[in-house]
Amino acid sequence: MFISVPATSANLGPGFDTLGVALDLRNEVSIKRSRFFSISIKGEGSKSFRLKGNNIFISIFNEHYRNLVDKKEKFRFTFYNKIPLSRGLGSSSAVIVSAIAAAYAMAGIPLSSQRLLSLALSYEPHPDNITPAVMGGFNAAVVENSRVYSIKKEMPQNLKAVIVIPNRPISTSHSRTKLPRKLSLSDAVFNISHSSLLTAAIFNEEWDLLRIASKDKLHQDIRMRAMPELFEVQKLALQNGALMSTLSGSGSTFFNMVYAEDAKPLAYKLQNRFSKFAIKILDFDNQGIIIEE
Ligand SMILES: Nc1ncnc2c1ncn2[C@@H]1O[C@H](COP(=O)(O)OP(=O)(O)O)[C@@H](O)[C@H]1O
Ligand SMILES: N[C@@H](CCOP(=O)(O)O)C(=O)O
Repeated sequence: MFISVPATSANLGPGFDTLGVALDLRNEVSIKRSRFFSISIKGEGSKSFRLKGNNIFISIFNEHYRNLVDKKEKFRFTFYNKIPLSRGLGSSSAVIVSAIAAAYAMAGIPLSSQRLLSLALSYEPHPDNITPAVMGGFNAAVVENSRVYSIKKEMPQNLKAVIVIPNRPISTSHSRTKLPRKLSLSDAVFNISHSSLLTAAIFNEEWDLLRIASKDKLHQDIRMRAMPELFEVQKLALQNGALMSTLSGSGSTFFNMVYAEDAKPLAYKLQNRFSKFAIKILDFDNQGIIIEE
């Protein structure tokens, strides 16, 4: 059995815990029944002893598989990871949704996307990464009574993401503890209005509105202050063709949306200026999770 899940960029500025988009950068895992348990990790995380010894994919998979199938079995897991860990590209969501989906697929029990999202919420209570990871495309998502309500918009081919990946990991859960517990009414209105306009602009394909619509007053600046070069990344990107330039999830990656023809010139400028950061040009992903049994 084989599962592949895309990276995701969450928040997109003002849509904290709500908006997210899938990127064509995938983690893949192959699972086979075997006489012995074994785990092999290639790509991101392959040098981490922690990922071999205490892997959240394995623990989530086992938890679900043992609930579904009443017999002890052993598996050979082979991971091909392309999503960098703790960089704001939804690596944890990719692991969570793929582990749950894999357990159901190996047990031969059908699982709807809706149910997969509900199960994933118990590990990651915000829907902005898990929804595009499962559905692909851009998603606006809300959680109510442990259920995700979402609408997807397929991203067009003429847009690309130029992502800037610093060498520094940021733990999402730690980063969330630094955010303010209270907002002023004017900041709340600012984020509601910008996030609404951003969603409408994406659905209507009015890309020139994104620069204004992607502003945020809730989390982004506070997080960027921990790594002030990110302000320069954003400024350079917006001066060189980015339609929007936002912190990806909790960072440290920066996400820039561009017209396809602007992607290479922008990537070149960013790489010249920030030689220590990895720059990637990615397509948007519209497929979401892929399961081959
Ligand atoms: N491919 C992977 N295999 C196993 N665990 C992973 C993998 N990718 C991420 N994780 C787990 O998720 C954690 C990172 O989650 P998080 O801080 O939310 O960052 P991100 O922004 O990448 O989602 C890692 O420390 C690790 O425990
Ligand atoms: N809304 C969350 C998104 C976290 O995304 P990640 O890719 O950094 O895990 C937040 O901003 O905390």
